[in-house]
Amino acid sequence: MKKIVTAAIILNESRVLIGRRKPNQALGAYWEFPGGKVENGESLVDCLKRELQEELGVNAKVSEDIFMLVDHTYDGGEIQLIAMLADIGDQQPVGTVHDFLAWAPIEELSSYKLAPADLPIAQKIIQKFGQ
Ligand SMILES: Nc1nc2c([nH]c(=O)n2[C@H]2C[C@H](O)[C@@H](COP(=O)(O)OP(=O)(O)OP(=O)(O)O)O2)c(=O)[nH]1
Repeated sequence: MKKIVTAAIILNESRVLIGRRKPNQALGAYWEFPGGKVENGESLVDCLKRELQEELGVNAKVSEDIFMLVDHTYDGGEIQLIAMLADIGDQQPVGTVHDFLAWAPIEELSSYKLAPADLPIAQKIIQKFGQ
């Protein structure tokens, strides 16, 4: 069954927050946007707020609007990745699941090894928020 996955676009001036998946995981050492799988009965916004609390220790405001929806098939199965803007104000994220967090300059987003499903999202971020 297709997994529904939420992903947060957290901007700070001209940077965007990304996390590196641990090398021993599926898609190991790929960078991604913080987020994760929707649980039974959960709304997209509630899912992303929960994931950001769990993964970064922040209380985020998540936009109701979908920034971009990407259907992608990996060897392990199909996902529908749903990216939404999120605002964490001046809270400092502290990573609990990624081995690194980075505030990537938007212009340099393409130089990170991003999870394949994230590539169209990164392109849209660069178009919309890049210089
Ligand atoms: N959180 C997040 N996941 C992403 C992104 N891009 C992308 O392909 N994914 C994939 C990786 C995982 O297969 C899935 C998210 O699952 P998860 O983060 O909740 O948990 P997981 O790695 O344990 O997933 P899994 O092994 O059960 O598939 O979506 C992204 O930008 N953010």
